[in-house]
Amino acid sequence: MHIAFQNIQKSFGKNHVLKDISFSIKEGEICALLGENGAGKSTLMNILGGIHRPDAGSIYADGKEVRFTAPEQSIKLGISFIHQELNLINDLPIYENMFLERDYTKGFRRVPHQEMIQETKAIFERMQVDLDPRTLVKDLDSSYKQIIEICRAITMHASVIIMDEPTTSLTDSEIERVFSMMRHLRDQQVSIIFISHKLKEVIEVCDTYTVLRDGNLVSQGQVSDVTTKELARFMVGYDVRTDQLIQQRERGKEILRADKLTDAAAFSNVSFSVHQGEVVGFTGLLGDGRSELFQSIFGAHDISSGKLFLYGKEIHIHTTMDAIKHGIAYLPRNRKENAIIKDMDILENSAIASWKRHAKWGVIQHSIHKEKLEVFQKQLKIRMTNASNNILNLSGGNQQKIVLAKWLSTDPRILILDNPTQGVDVGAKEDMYDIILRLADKGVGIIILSSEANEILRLCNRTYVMYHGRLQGELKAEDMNEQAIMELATGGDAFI
Ligand SMILES: Nc1ncnc2c1ncn2[C@@H]1O[C@H](COP(=O)(O)OP(=O)(O)OP(=O)(O)O)[C@@H](O)[C@H]1O
Repeated sequence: MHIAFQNIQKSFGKNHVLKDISFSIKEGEICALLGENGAGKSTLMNILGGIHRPDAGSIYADGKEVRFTAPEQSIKLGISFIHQELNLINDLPIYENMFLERDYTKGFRRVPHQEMIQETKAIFERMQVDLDPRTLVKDLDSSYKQIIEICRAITMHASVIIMDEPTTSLTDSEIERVFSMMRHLRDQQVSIIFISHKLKEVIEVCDTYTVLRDGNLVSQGQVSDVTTKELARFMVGYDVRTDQLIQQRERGKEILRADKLTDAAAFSNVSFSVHQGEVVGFTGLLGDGRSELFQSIFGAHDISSGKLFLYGKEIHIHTTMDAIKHGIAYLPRNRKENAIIKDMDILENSAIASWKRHAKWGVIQHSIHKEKLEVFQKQLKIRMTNASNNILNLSGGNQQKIVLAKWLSTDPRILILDNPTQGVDVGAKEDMYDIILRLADKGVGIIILSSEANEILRLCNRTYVMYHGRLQGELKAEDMNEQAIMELATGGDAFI
């Protein structure tokens, strides 16, 4: 389907988000929609998806003007939206989630479970997804959830698919699988709008690009004519650095040491240490157990055996509050489910982890938290109008920055960052890296969990590579490269 936007405008209160946007996507084209956090990409796509209505301007589908007043109308026309924040029902099995937006009842309202299971199996086979359709969604890792959303869009035979950062929590092999699906869909004349901050991926899979900045369309063209560096400049308006950031510091005292940590299901026999001023990576492929390991260290789950030491003294963490008291902060990987509190405003979300710390006579000191948020807003360039607005009014990348602010305001001794730059634009990523390095300078021990090799290679003094819940190897900065990491991550000869 050929989609054209003409002179689209949209404001939220005084926030003029889309100023006058006109561009089109051809049938069978993969178009990258790019821009800084808060540039208006999701808002524009929410208009196409029937979630928001434009204040002015029109949308044309195959030359005919369409005006959506509800998402169902957009879906009915063949537009499928895979949101940044996944929309699956955790308590339903995969196969029922696959049919959520369709009327799957048959005569006498019979629900054809077996047929749904078979259809789900068939699409999984095509996509090489190794999952039982009867598995409950709540038992899946977030990257599998993302894959299910993509499979769902495919089963709906959409002619336009909007993918809002579909690869944020996927590993390289899964990303490749998604890309080959996208190419396959393109061959079948499906149009795809691909929103991403990962510019290498844009170059790899997209045909055209459109860049928004401050609500205006600032650049568009063929991807084959540009480099990632140029795209980054179009997005933020200046050249974004790409150099190595590793800083050699004197290794301080050991802060955290894990000795043979084991949890029957997710990880076993994991021993490691982190010293003051170190930036230590943990990487691997899906199912490597790194998130589960650090969730357990942070007190979200019990550890069945092994010991944990803080400054040489054994500690016992049973709850996340215990972990916070010990100066451990953990930014989790799945923002929507584990990091933001949707019923709270921006200020509350940024402060909740340090409420207790600053409370006087048990009363929350909002003024202190407000001041802190103002500092972080400047440092992290958080785009927001009012701290008392609901967190969901922020763009995805800006929500992520609030989550980081929340943990920074606890003044941690150990800062664990799980996929910290998910949804964060190229410029803001560098701001985050600067903050991480400054904290390391001050003696904080930083642990970065990431499947982005480039993030590990640019930032970490050393990295541990995990494979099926075990530490497969440790690489020092001078030995780190993508190949060495990949070898260990796929089960290559262990050394630790
Ligand atoms: N429902 C809403 N109510 C009020 N403001 C909103 C709402 N949705 C978005 N905004 C504002 O609109 C602006 C654009 O947000 P949008 O989500 O479109 O950005 P984006 O380009 O998708 O960013 P990101 O890369 O971070 O996802 C932001 O300033 C955001 O705060």
